[in-house]
Amino acid sequence: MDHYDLVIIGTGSGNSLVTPDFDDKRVAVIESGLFGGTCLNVGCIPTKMFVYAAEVAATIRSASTYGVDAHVDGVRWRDIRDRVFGRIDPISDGGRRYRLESDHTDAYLGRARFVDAHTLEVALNDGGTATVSGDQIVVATGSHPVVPEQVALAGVPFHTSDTVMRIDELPERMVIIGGGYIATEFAHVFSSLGVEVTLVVRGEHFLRHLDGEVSRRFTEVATDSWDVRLRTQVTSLTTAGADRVDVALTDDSVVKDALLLVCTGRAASVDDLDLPAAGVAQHADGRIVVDEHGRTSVPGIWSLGDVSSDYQLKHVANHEARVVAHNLVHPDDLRSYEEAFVPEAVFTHPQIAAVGATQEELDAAGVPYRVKVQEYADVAYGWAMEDRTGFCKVLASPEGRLLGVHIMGHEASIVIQPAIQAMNAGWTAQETATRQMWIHPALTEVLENALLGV
Ligand SMILES: Cc1cc2nc3c(=O)[nH]c(=O)nc-3n(C[C@H](O)[C@H](O)[C@H](O)COP(=O)(O)OP(=O)(O)OC[C@H]3O[C@@H](n4cnc5c(N)ncnc54)[C@H](O)[C@@H]3O)c2cc1C
Ligand SMILES: NC(=O)c1ccc[n+]([C@@H]2O[C@H](COP(=O)([O-])OP(=O)(O)OC[C@H]3O[C@@H](n4cnc5c(N)ncnc54)[C@H](O)[C@@H]3O)[C@@H](O)[C@H]2O)c1
Repeated sequence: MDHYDLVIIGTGSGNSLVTPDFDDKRVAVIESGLFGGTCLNVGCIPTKMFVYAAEVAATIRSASTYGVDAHVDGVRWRDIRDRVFGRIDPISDGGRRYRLESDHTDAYLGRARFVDAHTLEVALNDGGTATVSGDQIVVATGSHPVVPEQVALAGVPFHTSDTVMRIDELPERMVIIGGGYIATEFAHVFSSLGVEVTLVVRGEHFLRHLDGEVSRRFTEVATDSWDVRLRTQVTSLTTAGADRVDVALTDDSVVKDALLLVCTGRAASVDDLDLPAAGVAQHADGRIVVDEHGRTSVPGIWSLGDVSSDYQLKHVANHEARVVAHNLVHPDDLRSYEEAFVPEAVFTHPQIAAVGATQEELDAAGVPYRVKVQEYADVAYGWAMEDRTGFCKVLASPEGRLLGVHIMGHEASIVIQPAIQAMNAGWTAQETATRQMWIHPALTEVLENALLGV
């Protein structure tokens, strides 16, 4: 058995824990899947590379609005795919090689399982077994797609976000189950690239965790753009070809010969870890319980990212990794997860970004507020773009303290950033609007005007 100062399970955000503080210590990283984790290999990075290609196609399709005649001559899917993974795969390979060849770090390629609070058994991908122990262990095993039993047991071919980006040919039709982040991002990607997309959403609206006005107004746009079936579920699935399925729905329709993409949420990757063997406490949904410093219920075992966080977002996992990296070597000066204002963005069409409370959350908590909604169309750049759907909503306390900002529209993920900064700095809406100049006539004026309005 090899003993280490630090053992890290999972090379997503966990990989960044190997800071110079560990240069003279022994570190083991254990990884069962693609080196670099979800974000790099099957999450944020490839999806946004596909989103960018989709936006290029969508921009060309709408060009005539502005007097520029252009059309999409064709979509070379394999070239799009190979550009994405031709850039990503070498980074993942390089990361794995670096850890394998590094002097003070050992890499174990296999699946880790706790034997006790300091010992792990690794079922190596090459068939062997290794046992390692650590003074400190960090569990950063992330999350994985949840597939409803109805699909898993049907015996039909289906995809999740783990596989759909590597398909060989674009299908003519795609059925996407789910109405959350991944469903709406892939609907944008594949429809922009010419696939007929049907979205099967069991609820009334898309993205129901967002502010109600965003969720409602996005659902209206989505319903105009895609074949959207709200309040609908799958009744049966029948194999129609090598990678094709006939999907029967509760509205009595059947979508024939479609590629099936399941986007029904993600669950903490804990199943193989045998956390009870180490005594690590878990929430009812499987996530590992941690305190604000990233400590689990067992001294010496830490956790961060999707496997333990309240959020499944990379910028949160990165933040938590920075905190844990510090805490591992400064036991008398612990830092905390600071997650009061966690921003998020959905890279669908139109883009969506949010930070802070929704109007519904304020209502439910009985918190008094003022609200201002500013349309993109009513600021210069939105007007130039002939934007008809975008808006920015600011919620503030009666004294002007910023409580929540919600944006739907072009580059919402960028437009929102001054509000995130202001909320962290404790600036009021008035201070945020007037303490700085806002570039005219940039799109950020939509936020400036909403702040002045509120
Ligand atoms: C399609 C998609 C798009 C996304 N887009 C965005 C986005 O735009 N912005 C954003 O903020 N977030 C996005 N996310 C979420 C983001 O990817 C995750 O929040 C983030 O990657 C979580 O990082 P992590 O370090 O917690 O886990 P991961 O990166 O998942 O790393 C965990 C690693 O642990 C390994 N592992 C698991 N179990 C074991 C075991 N028993 N033994 C050994 N190794 C194990 C896994 O193979 C994996 O490599 C997206 C997610 C998906 C799926
Ligand atoms: N841009 C980003 O930051 C980004 C992008 C993609 C993913 N993510 C992260 O990944 C997480 C997972 O994404 P996701 O889209 O899979 O989850 P999600 O929670 O956003 O959406 C899941 C959807 O599936 C539906 N659903 C769940 N079970 C179902 C069932 N049995 N039948 C039919 N519908 C069902 C839900 O009602 C919901 O509409 C997100 O919560 C997010 O944190 C982030």
